[in-house]
Amino acid sequence: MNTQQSVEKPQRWVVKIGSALLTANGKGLDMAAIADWTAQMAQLRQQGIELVLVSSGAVAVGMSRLGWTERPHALHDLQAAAALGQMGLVQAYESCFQKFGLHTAQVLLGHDDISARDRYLNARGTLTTLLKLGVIPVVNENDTVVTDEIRFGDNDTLAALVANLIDADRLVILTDQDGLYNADPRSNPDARLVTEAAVDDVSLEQMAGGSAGALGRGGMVTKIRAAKLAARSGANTVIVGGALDEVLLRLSLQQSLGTLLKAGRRPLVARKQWLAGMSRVNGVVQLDDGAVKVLRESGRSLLPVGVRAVSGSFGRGDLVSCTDAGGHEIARGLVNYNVFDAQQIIGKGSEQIEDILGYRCEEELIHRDNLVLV
Ligand SMILES: Nc1ncnc2c1ncn2[C@@H]1O[C@H](COP(=O)(O)OP(=O)(O)O)[C@@H](O)[C@H]1O
Ligand SMILES: N[C@@H](CCC(=O)OP(=O)(O)O)C(=O)O
Repeated sequence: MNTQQSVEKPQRWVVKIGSALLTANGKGLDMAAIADWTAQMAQLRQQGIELVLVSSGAVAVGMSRLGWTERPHALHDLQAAAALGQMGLVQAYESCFQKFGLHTAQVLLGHDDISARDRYLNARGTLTTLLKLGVIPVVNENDTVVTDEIRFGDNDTLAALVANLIDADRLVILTDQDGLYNADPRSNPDARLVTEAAVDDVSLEQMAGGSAGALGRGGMVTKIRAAKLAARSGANTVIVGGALDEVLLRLSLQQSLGTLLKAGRRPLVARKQWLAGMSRVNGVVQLDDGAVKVLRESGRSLLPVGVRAVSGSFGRGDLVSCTDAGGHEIARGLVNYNVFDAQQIIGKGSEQIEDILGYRCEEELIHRDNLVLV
């Protein structure tokens, strides 16, 4: 049986393309390969799959534009190369996607943008809005101001965090090998491809040699760790050869390609568990009876109109406890407004938020995707 057929058909994918693959091992951008992937991604969009592309390669493109043949060691040199190379990357994607009538949007992020709760909500809001608009977000690390990935040459982690951020069903990591082998195939010609494994299988990291190529440098270890991170919000990961013929299209047809690392939990359940455990409770939001009923029975978002009181010292994006009038906890969730703003809008219709605060982030106090019933 084709084991990948058992995986539910994904609706939202993060596709990550590594430096080695993108730059044909350092010889400038491989435009033929980029044209091929973008053509496939355009078809996936037509099938209704929402896509976020996480693309490495800024340093490699910058090095090539500067005529540097060796990856520099000084961080500022790497950062300068990345800033320069990022222009080449986005130019390439924009021109290729344009042929299919698709717009791209550049999103530069750091890990902190995803772990800081307020920025998490902002990044999530921007990316999901871009997806609704039919745009392809092209994400890379913001190498000018952060150096998590550039130092380790590992955009795999960033791709996994993006998968968490947008509740992706699937993280596809395109790389220069056909997938994960039971030993590094560069030094072990007899190594066998692992076609499928549970993401928490402890033997996986032992298979992945630590070192990797000269351009991207994270290797397979970072890909396996990324798969574990992605699994927190229920995403399955496929590590697969980007050079395989029609690789993305065949994956969308549920063909077994590369290495499938299964998350083991359904996305919604996993995501809610992850949210509930992600930080401490910073405040309390007391609901009226109507809001309690709506949350419990129809799983809708919490609007300010259904809130009687708020307390604590929470900021936008913090975790708050939602209680009934008697103080019993009903739910927990990430709140869209800080305590001062929340105090002013509770009991009011969402259409009044802008008049009261002078701005409006979201119409909900807590969006249902960020709410867990307890
Ligand atoms: N068990 C393994 N299976 C496959 N590749 C491995 C394994 N262990 C180490 N590697 C190395 O990891 C490299 C891919 O990682 P990396 O160079 O960081 O690529 P990318 O730029 O695509 O992120 C492969 O070229 C391979 O040499
Ligand atoms: N953000 C940087 C470095 C990221 C990187 O090399 O990652 P990868 O090739 O995925 O292992 C870049 O775009 O060059």
